[in-house]
Amino acid sequence: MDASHLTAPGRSRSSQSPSPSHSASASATSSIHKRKMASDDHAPPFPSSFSDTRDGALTSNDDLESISARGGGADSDSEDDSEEVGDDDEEDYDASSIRNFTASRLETSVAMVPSGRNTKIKSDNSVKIESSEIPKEVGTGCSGNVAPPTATGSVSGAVVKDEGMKNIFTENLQTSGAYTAREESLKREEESGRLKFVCVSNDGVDEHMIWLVGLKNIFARQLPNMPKEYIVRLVMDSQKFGEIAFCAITADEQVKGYGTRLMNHLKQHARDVDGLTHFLTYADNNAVGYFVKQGFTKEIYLEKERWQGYIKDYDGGILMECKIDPKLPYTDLSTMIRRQRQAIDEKIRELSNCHIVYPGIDFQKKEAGIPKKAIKVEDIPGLREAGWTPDQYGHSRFKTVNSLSDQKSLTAFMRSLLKIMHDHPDSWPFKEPVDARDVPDYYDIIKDPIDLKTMSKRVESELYYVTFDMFLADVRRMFANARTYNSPETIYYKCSTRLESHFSNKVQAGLQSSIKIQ
Ligand SMILES: CC(=O)SCCNC(=O)CCNC(=O)[C@H](O)C(C)(C)COP(=O)(O)OP(=O)(O)OC[C@H]1O[C@@H](n2cnc3c(N)ncnc32)[C@H](O)[C@@H]1OP(=O)(O)O
Repeated sequence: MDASHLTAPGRSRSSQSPSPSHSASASATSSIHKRKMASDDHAPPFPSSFSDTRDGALTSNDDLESISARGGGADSDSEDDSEEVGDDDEEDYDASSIRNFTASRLETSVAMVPSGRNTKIKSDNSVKIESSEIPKEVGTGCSGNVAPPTATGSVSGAVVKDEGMKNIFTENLQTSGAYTAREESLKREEESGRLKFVCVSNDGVDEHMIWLVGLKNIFARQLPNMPKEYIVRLVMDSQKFGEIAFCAITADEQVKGYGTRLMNHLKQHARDVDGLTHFLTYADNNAVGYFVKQGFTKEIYLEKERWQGYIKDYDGGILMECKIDPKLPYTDLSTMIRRQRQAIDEKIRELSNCHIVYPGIDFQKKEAGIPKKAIKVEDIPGLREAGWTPDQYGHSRFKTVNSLSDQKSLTAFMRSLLKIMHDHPDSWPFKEPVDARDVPDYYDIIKDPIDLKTMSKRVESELYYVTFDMFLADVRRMFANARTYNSPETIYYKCSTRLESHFSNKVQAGLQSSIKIQ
């Protein structure tokens, strides 16, 4: 059995009573069936006269059922009437069983099954139990995965086995309350070695298998509404995956990282203590994002045979999977990440100076966005240090293919293009900036206005358009603005389309003939 297999029907899919909510503000829990716990003094955890000489582990349901059937009437119906403890005790048992369960899940994550007093187990490539004296053992269970302590000798429906114990017990009853008396006598049983709590998993050890079969019998008897196959699957589980049935952080502490921390602890524990390799969860639709950030995917890579039937379908969520990394230090990921960043940073520093931050440049502008003072590219702090060389000056694709490589030619080319536009009959809407008094909402809609006059100022300053691309960007924006503000049927829209087409032709021609415009 894989005890930290955090499974069992959860939320609305439970076929039994709903699981209890945890009082801890941050809790990732297995879903726990809240069940009535009854001591069953007629159902030993494993058959009293069971003898099985077959090799290997008992894992199939058939095997288990046949063992049950041969189990000396351990689960026989005729004994039903006397098996329940009184109602008064049930709630107390119930609550404690849940606490036991939770503690087991979170701390030990292994099942507890009884050690058989007076039961000798021989294991010589076969499984055999010889029971010289059949104890009336009390099978108690609270979950398909982890069983709380099972006692030998019983209180409140359990049977006192030997005289010594009887005396201790009755003595205590007189001097202490029933609860204390019970606890004390059981504690003494433990101390004397007659009562033992052990954690067992389906690890292939014959003895453990026998105990698990007994445990399964108790669950099947005491939880009649649970499908037997389901109990067998969970008790005998060795599927090495865990189902996260519930995961929640108290409302005012959410999105502060607790959910991630909780998940990391869970992963580490599941891997290192329980040997799990995967988690599955039916994530609520609104929590899918969280699970994605924890490494869960909607694609299920785990082989179907390993999980199908081991978790119950749940309509209100999406099945997600997380592969638990075999090496990651989940509870100390931050240190690992910090070290990795440091290593990468050091490597980058070896290769480049990009970590050096230079002071910015004073770039004040006057009218039309023209800079007050021309700044030489080579004077920009850090540029040369970053590997720039003067022959890389200007990145305009036009500069490299024609004679626009010096500012004078560039200015001449731009000036001639402006004149071409200015002289065109469709240029009238673009000659001056739009007057807000004529078009009150224009500047609400057009956030980056431009016009031929402003462009002319920029060209003549010889400080603004240091590349032809910058000039082109202004022209394109001028036409785009006209088509943004005006609808297609307007004269402004049509003017912009016609003038832009004329401009494009002239640019192409000008570039091809190397500034021989008109
Ligand atoms: C199987 C199930 O139980 S499904 C149901 C899951 N539980 C719930 O929906 C109950 C309500 N929600 C919660 O209890 C919590 O918000 C949890 C458990 C979902 C997450 O715990 P938190 O402590 O809030 O998560 P944490 O702060 O570690 O967040 C980790 C990341 O996930 C994100 N995240 C957290 N909750 C959600 C969400 N519901 N949807 C999308 N992203 C989320 C965070 O923004 C954060 O992103 P970041 O790393 O980019 O900053």
